[in-house]
Amino acid sequence: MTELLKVHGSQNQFFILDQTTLEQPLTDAELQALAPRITDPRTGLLGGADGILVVNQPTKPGALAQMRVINADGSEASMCGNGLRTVARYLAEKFDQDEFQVDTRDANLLVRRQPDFAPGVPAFAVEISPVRFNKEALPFDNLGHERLLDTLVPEFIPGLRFTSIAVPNPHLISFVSATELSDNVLGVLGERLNGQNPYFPDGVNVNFAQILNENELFVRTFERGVGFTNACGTGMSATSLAFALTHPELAHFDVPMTIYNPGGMVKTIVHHQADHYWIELVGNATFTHHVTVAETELHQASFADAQTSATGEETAYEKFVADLPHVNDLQIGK
Ligand SMILES: N[C@@H](CCC[C@H](N)C(=O)O)C(=O)O
Repeated sequence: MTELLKVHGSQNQFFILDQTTLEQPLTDAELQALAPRITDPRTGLLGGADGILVVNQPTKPGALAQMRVINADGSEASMCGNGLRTVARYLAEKFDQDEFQVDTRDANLLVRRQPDFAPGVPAFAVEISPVRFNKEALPFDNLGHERLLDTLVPEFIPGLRFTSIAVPNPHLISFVSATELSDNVLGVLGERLNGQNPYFPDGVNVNFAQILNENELFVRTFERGVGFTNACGTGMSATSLAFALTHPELAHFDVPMTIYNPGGMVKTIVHHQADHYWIELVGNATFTHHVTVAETELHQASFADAQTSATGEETAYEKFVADLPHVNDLQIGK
C-alpha cells in the first residue's frame, strides 16, 4: 500500500505522490495516464484536482527533493507556485526542516515555513523564479512584438492590454474591470490560446486581474492543461510583477501585496536587482485528506480501492476564507 495526500493552496487542489516511497516509481506514461483520471471533477478521487505533484529524489545538488508538476490533462508544467507550498510543507514535516531548496524543472527554489496564515492554517513562502520576458521564453509568435508589456493586442481582445511573463511557466496578464473579470471573456480567450493557435504554440496560463487598491489585486486564472482554477500561484506572482511594472504609482517592489483569488488570498513580494527579477509567494499549505491505495492500482491508473480519511484541516481554512473580503462572489469550486 502507498499513501497519497490531497492538498491545496488557495483551493488550487492536488494529489501529492511521493515516488521515493514506492517499490517501483510510476513511469512518465503511467503518470500521464493517471492524471486525467484521478483529477476528473466528476469521476476522479475526492472530487478531482488540478494536477499531481510528484516528489522524487533531487537531481540538482543542494535540494532536499525534486517536485514535478503534472497538469490535469497529463501535460507537464515547469513550475507550480501553490503546489510548491504544499510540497514544501510535506517535505518540512518529512525531514523536520523549516528552510530548504526544492529541485524544480528549471531551478532549485528556496522554501520557508511561515507563521500560520490564520489559526489552524499552516503557511509557507516559496521563491518564484527564474523570470523572463522575451518571446522565446514563453514562447509566443506572430504578434509583431519581442515582449508584451501593457501592450494592446487586438488579435486577442480589442481594447485590452496584455503583459507576458515566464516564471518560468508562461503567463499572459491583463488588468481589467470588475465586469470584464466576471464575464466569460477570460474563458473564451483561455480556450483559444490553449487550443491550436498561431500565437502560443505551447499554450499559456491566462490571468485577468482587477486592481482593488494600492498593492492589492483580485486575480482569476484560466490555466494551461487545466481550465479555470480557484487560484494559480505562479499566475498571481507573475501578475504582481506585471502590476509593479505597469502601475508603479499603485504597486511597489519589496513590499507585500495582497492578492485575492476565488479560493482565498496570498501575499506576494516582488523583487528587482539590476535585470534580475524574482517573487516571493506566501500562502496556505493545507492537507485535506490522506489516501491509501495499492501501488499496483496506481500503475494501472486506477484508484478504485482507495481508502480516504479527512485531516480535519479544511474547517479552519473555510473559516479563514469566510472572514476575507472579495473572495465569495467568484467561487469557482472543483
Ligand atoms: N497552478 C499552478 C500552475 C500549474 C501549471 C500550469 N497549469 C502550467 O501548465 O503552466 C500554480 O499554482 O502556479
